[in-house]
Amino acid sequence: MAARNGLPKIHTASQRKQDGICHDDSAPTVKAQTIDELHSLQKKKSAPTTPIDGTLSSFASLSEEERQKQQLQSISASLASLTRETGPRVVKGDPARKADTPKAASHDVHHHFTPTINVSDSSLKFTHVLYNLSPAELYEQAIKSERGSFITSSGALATLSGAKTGRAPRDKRVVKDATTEKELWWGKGSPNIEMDEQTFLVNRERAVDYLNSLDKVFVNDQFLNWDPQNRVKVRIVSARAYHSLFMHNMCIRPTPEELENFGTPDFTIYNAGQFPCNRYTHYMTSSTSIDLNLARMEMVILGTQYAGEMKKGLFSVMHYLMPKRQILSLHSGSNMGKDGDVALFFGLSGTGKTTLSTDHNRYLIGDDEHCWSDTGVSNIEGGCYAKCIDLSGEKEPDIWNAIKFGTVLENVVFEEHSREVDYSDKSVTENTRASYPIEYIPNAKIPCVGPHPKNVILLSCDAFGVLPPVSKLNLAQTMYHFISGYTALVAGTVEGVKEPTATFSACFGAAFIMLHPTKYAAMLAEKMQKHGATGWLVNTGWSGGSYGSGNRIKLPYTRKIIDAIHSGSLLKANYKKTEVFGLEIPTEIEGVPSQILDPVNTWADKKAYRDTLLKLGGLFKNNFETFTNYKIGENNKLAEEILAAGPIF
Ligand SMILES: Nc1ncnc2c1ncn2[C@@H]1O[C@H](COP(=O)(O)OP(=O)(O)OP(=O)(O)O)[C@@H](O)[C@H]1O
Ligand SMILES: O=C([O-])CC(=O)C(=O)O
Ligand SMILES: [Ca+2]
Ligand SMILES: [Mn+2]
Repeated sequence: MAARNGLPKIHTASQRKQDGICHDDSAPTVKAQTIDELHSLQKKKSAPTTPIDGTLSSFASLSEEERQKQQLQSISASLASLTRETGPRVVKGDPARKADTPKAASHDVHHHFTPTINVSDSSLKFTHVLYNLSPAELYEQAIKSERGSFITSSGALATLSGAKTGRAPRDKRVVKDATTEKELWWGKGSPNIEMDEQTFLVNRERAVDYLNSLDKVFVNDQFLNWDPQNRVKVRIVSARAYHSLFMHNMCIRPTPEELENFGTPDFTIYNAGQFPCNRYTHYMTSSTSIDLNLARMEMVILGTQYAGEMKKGLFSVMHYLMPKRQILSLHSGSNMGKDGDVALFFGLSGTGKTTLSTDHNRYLIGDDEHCWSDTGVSNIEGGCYAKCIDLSGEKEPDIWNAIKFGTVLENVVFEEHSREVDYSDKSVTENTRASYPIEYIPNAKIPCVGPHPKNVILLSCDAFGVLPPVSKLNLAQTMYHFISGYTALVAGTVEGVKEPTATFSACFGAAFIMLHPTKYAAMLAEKMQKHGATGWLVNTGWSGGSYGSGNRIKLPYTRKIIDAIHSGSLLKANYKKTEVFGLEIPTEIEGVPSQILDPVNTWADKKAYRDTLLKLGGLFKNNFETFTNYKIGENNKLAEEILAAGPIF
C-alpha cells in the first residue's frame, strides 16, 4: 500500500531476469518518435466535440473543411462587434495547446479577413473558441482555469457562481420597440423592465468586446423543446466552462449529425457574467443587467454568473415565441404513469416541481419548463435543476443518484479531503443546486414528450399553514389559483429573500412570462376543458400553524397525496367544502393521517387559525384586483366565474 508520504516500490518485468540483462522492453514500444507524438496518440480524433487540431485539416475531406469554415464564419458573425470589424478572427481549440496557437491560422480553415491598419487592434487577436465540448473536456477546463472548481466524491463538478447565488429579477430588462410595446405585458406586476434598443446595443458591445478580449470563449449550439415541429436552435457564448457545462446539461444536446447541420441559431446568449455593466449607461441601476432583445433574438448577461439566468432567460423567450403558435408555455414539471396518464406540476421556486415530478414509479418528462400544444406536452429542456439543500439519498434517491460525473453542483460545501458534500451546509447559500442531463434519472421519458395531461396540480408552499394539504378544484378555481400563483417564497432562489413571505406570481412564474397573464390563463382553461383535465391545489408548506410554529408537511405524506391523484382514487373520495376559500377537501387518503387533511384540526389555537385564514383570504383578494378588469377567453362568462372562485367572506 502506498503511504501518503512515500512512493510504493516499483515492480517491473525486468525483475524476472532471464538472461541476466535488464530487459524493460518486454512490451512493444509505442509508435511515437517524440513526446508530442506520444501525447497525440492518447486522444482519438472523433470530432465534432473535440477541439480541432490545426494539423488535422489537411487530412479532412473538402466538404468537411467547407463545413468547418461555415461553422467558424457563423461563430465569427455571432461575436462581431457591431461598430468595428465584421467579426473576430476565430480559431477553434484551446489556446493553451500548441497546435491551436495562431500559427494554425495559416491553414485555410481559419481564413478570415486580413487586418489592415485602419481597423482596431482587437482584430489582430485571435478568438479561441471551445465549441460544444464534452463534459470531460469541460471538467478539465474548469479545473485548470476556474477557481472553486472541484470534483466531488460522487464525481460531480462542484463550482461557485460568484457573488450572485440566485436570479436578479430587478435587473432583467426587455427592449421596448414598436412591436413589443404592443405585444408584451408592461407596467405594474410585469417582470418586463423596459430598456431601449440603443442601450441594448451598448451592453451587447460591452459583452462582445469582453468575450473577444479573453483567451478563449465557450460556444454551445443546442436545442430547446422536444417537440420536433417547434424546436428552437440556441447558441450560448460564455466565458466559463461552468456555464458551458450547465447549458450542455440544461438544453437539448444535438447529435453529431444535428450539429453538423446546425446552421445559424434562432437565438443567441452572450454571457459576460464576470464583467459588470456600466452605471453611466442609461437604465442601469446596478452592475448587473440581463437584457433581452426579441427583435434581434439575443440576450446579454453582464454582472452575474448565476447560471440560472441563462436557463430562465431562454424560458422567457419561449413564453414569447410559443403562444404565437397557439402553444402554451408552462412553468411546470411533468411526468407520466405506466398507463400514459400525464400530470403537470405548477408552482413557484421551491414548491416541489422537481421533487414531485421525479417519482420512481413514473416516467419523468421534465422538471421545470414545458409546452402544451395540440399534440400533447413536450419538455423545453434537456436537463433538470434540483434544489439540493438538505438533500438525502433516502428521501430523494433518484436526484441523489443523478449527482455523478457530468453533474454541475452549484455553491455546495464539501469536506476538503474526501470531497463528500454536506448538503445541509448553507455557508455559501441556501439555494444550492444540481444540474444534470435528464437521462441521469433512470425512468426519464426520452424523447421528453407525452399525451395531453389528465391532472393539473398547482403546488403552493403556504407559510401561513391554512391551505389544506390537497383540494380538488373546478375549472374556475383552477384558473383563479393559476392566475394568483400564490406561495410563501422559500428563501434562496431570488437574491436577497431570506425568510418565507407570501408571494403572488401570476401563472406560477410571473418572472418569466412575457404576455399578460390572462393570455396564458385563457389558453390553459381552453386546453383543460378540451382534454378533460382535473385541477388540484396541493399545499407542500406548513401545517399545524404558520411558519415558525407549525411544521412543513412531511414529504412522504405529500407523495401519498400525489399518488392518490395519479391513480384516480382521490377523484372518487368523499369531499367537504372549506370556509372562506370554498375548497373541496377529501376526508380520507390512504397513508395520510385524516386529521391533517382539514388544517383547522392541526391548529391548537382555533381563533389564530381563523384570523390567519382571513388574513390570507384578504391577501388573495387584494392581489386579484389587478386582474378584475381583464377579459379572459372569448366570452366574459369565464372571467366572472373565475372572480367568484376566490375566497368569499
Ligand atoms: N412536503 C413537501 N413537498 C415537496 N417538497 C418538499 C416538501 N417538504 C420539503 N420539501 C423540499 O422542498 C424543496 C422543493 O424544491 P424543488 O427543487 O422541488 O422546487 P421547484 O418547484 O422545482 O423549484 P424551482 O422552480 O426553483 O426549480 C426540496 O428541497 C424538497 O426536499
Ligand atoms: O431560475 C432559477 O434560479 C431556479 C428556478 O427554477 C426558478 O426560480 O424557478
Ligand atoms: Ca426545479
Ligand atoms: Mn423553476
